[in-house]
Amino acid sequence: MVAGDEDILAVEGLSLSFGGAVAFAEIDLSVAAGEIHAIIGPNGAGKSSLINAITGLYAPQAGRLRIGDARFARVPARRLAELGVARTFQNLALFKSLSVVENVLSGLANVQRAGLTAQLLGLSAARREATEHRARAESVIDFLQLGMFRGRAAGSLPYGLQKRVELARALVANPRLLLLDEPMAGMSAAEKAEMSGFVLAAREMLGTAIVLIEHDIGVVMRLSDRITVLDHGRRIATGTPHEIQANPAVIAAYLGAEDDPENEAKAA
Ligand SMILES: Nc1ncnc2c1ncn2[C@@H]1O[C@H](COP(=O)(O)OP(=O)(O)OP(=O)(O)O)[C@@H](O)[C@H]1O
Repeated sequence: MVAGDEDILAVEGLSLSFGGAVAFAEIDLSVAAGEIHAIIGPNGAGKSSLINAITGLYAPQAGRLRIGDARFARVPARRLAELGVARTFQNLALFKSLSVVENVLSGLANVQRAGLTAQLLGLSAARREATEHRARAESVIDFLQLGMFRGRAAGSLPYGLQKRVELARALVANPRLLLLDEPMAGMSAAEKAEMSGFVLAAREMLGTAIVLIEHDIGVVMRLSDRITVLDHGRRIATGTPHEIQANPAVIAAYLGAEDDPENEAKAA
């Protein structure tokens, strides 16, 4: 697979092992600006590890990544905001006792210049920045229809809404690349439909490219422009939903996972 210059993300020959155990090996992946690109595969295929490597949490042993124009062997996690990258986590990672607004504002923590600005330019600049951030947080909260919960402690909200607060926190910095690790896990069909609508709206309105890990194949087929399939740490296919659905290697990988009742349910 050849990555184009217009791609926002290009992963080339990326490999990661933990001790002797391969998490993923020789992965090529490209994501175009504004594309929704799903990564699917049975449990343990290496999906989360790949996202963790793209966001600098894990250090791959081989291969390269490009985010925009910047090339890395290991992505510096503290530069993610500057690179225009945001993510959500497989397990909720909100500040449960903080309000929805405060959680969303925390998504701007790494783009905050107030500490330095306050020293260099005086407190009024810091105040202006805080006001601007507040306005951005409120606008994302409205966009994701969280307005009536803005003052509520995040931990007191139903699970589906907490996942939406996580999405709001990731979107507030207006990323050009957003990585979503199972944003709809544990949701009802109605909640998944609602969340799918918000993911599509984020792409339409903000032009954000999205890498989506999701086990619900129906959701993946509806949302994705392209899908990459991993199995046992290897990329076995990349293509449109239509191509992936008909790919014999993909069908075999999912049938091979049938012994695991969880995978069987997820692949259905
Ligand atoms: N921090 C870690 N330390 C050791 N092994 C790890 C670590 N993270 C992942 N692995 C291993 O790497 C492999 C890939 O795991 P990973 O979580 O990336 O798969 P996945 O496709 O996201 O699975 P799932 O769908 O269950 O979330 C597994 O064998 C897993 O045990």
